[in-house]
Amino acid sequence: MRSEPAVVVAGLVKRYGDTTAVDGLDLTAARGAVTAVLGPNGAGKTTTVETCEGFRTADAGEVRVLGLDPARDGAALRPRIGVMLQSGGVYPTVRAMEMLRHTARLHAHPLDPEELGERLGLHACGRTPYRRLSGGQQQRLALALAVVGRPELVFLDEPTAGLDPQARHATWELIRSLRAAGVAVVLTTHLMDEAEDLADHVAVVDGGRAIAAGSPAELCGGRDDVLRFVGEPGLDLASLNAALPAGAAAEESPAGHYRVTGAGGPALLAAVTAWCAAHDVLADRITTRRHSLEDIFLDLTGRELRP
Ligand SMILES: Nc1ncnc2c1ncn2[C@@H]1O[C@H](COP(=O)(O)OP(=O)(O)OP(=O)(O)O)[C@@H](O)[C@H]1O
Repeated sequence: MRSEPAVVVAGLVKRYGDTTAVDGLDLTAARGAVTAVLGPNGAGKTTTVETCEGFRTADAGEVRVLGLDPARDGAALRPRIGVMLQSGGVYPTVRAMEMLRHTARLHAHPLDPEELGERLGLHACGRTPYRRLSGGQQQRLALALAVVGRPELVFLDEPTAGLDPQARHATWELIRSLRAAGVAVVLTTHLMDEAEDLADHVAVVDGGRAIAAGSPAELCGGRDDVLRFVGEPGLDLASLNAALPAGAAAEESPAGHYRVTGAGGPALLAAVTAWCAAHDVLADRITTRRHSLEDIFLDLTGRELRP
């Protein structure tokens, strides 16, 4: 049915020996939308995506991709989905554009490989064998290979990791144009600004479960304002806190970077700048904004490094 979501994952469990990589995860990705799956290292994102792609089988739970079961209906599904892997999948000696043209020919209604190669800057290295391409060039080729067959759904695992700013922008533009053409895009990323700018829907995964989901605005909304500034490390926070409106609080993390949260908007800003003036503190780079997706992510998943 065209109206059902592109991906529905319900109660997915996947174990590797004693490790439970995915532990009852739920995820929905709509058609014609970009869904970003976020989570700390080892959260279970890649395992979940690989199960949706049909590369892994679930130990429990249900996975439906374009209405099909990827473990059972792989042959029917493969021509309809595009997969960008973090590495590999290309013969080391094949030339970049040859591989793209060849892959295009395997599909019934491919995108024009020349235009796509142009768009992702692959022509300049088009005659270079895969193994001699730089990491970023291999990444761009992997993206081109994932989308050249005009899939209905594309899975992109950290599509912009390690790309230079130009290639990152080209990738974002391509993802936006895929969405405009009605393609469902499911991507994993560690770049919170990428998810905030690009995604219609965000799922935050931690410990093998989805711990939050919604649009970036839904996830970031309904929270207090955040004011940030940079100053000398070790300012007297007790004194600053005493000067703030009721309910507001200041913290320093990392050293010299101050974050003041609380309702109050202009009154909060006035209180902070008045305190700075009274204490001869030159606050640098003052910004006021609502919580960013990164704030929400760190609130949800904690600030400690993952093993
Ligand atoms: N093939 C495997 N064999 C054994 N354990 C694995 C395997 N693949 C993943 N794991 C483990 O499963 C857990 C989830 O890994 P996964 O790669 O799905 O996380 P991730 O969220 O994609 O992480 P990252 O952000 O680092 O890519 C981790 O504890 C990882 O060590």
